[in-house]
Amino acid sequence: MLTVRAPATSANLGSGFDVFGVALGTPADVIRVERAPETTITVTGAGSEYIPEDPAKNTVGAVAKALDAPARIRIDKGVRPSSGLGSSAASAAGAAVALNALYDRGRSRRELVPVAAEGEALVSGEAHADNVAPALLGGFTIVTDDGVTQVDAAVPVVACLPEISVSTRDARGVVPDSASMDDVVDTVGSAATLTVGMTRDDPDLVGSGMRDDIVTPERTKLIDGYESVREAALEAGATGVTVSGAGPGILAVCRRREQRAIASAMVDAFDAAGVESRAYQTAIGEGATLYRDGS
Ligand SMILES: Nc1ncnc2c1ncn2[C@@H]1O[C@H](COP(=O)(O)OP(=O)(O)OP(=O)(O)O)[C@@H](O)[C@H]1O
Ligand SMILES: N[C@@H](CCO)C(=O)O
Repeated sequence: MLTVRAPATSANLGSGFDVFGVALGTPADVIRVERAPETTITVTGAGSEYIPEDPAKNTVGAVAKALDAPARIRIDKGVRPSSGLGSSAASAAGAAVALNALYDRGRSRRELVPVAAEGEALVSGEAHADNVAPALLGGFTIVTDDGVTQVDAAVPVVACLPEISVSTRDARGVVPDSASMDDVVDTVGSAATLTVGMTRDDPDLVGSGMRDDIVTPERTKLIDGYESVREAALEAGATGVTVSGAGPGILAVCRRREQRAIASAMVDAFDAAGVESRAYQTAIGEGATLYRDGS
């Protein structure tokens, strides 16, 4: 049996829609695999009641098929589905690493990115890789048609998850078809600033580079309490706040010393808006970790 811990991820970071992603220290899915004649899946943990065990409908089933690696797969969900923290991608990336090792397929982590993205295609209709890339490679990733660029980064963040669901499919439905040149210029400036910030582990540059006036404003309308939570986080010291992935999770970038205050401020602001929530005080971290038997 092989076990993989596959991290939550946060895609977009505002200015990098469908391009940027980061791996988070917590939460994470744990995937266990054993060789079997046919793929079977069991799911336990956070939100497991909403996740199909049919291999034709689960992201790990798509990965097993793509690697021609049938297995008994057990998923213990730490990343709640439809949260904006790359739940479907965590399982897909974890299964890709585990099954690649189980069947000695010899694929590199980079080569596993399109394999894990097959799982994303199953649930959202598109094989976007901005969650699976950081889940596999760790740190900060930039996904384009030409491939993936990765840098290690260790910036503190708070990821606040409200007890509401927004499916990626629905959140993609509100993405505008076009943007003004002014907004495009502003977003390019933000994205460039954020990228430099990641290479320097600089929360100020990363936070100020998260601004996006094209996609994010449409998505915040799907999240009850978003504006008050954002303001509360900024007042408590966050250097930048945006929607995590397709939402409803909200990501705040910060310095370590303000992290705890920001987490409480975000949970309190959601509470005042009548929404229960949970905040993870974590940091940009490592990609999926493989544990062999007994290790
Ligand atoms: N192994 C899996 N883990 C989680 N969700 C899964 C899995 N397999 C299938 N799904 C389905 O995928 C959907 C959740 O994926 P979705 O992309 O909407 O959320 P997310 O991965 O948390 O968000 P985001 O990509 O915005 O960070 C749910 O409908 C869920 O049933
Ligand atoms: N880039 C994707 C991430 C969600 O899976 C989106 O925002 O729709």
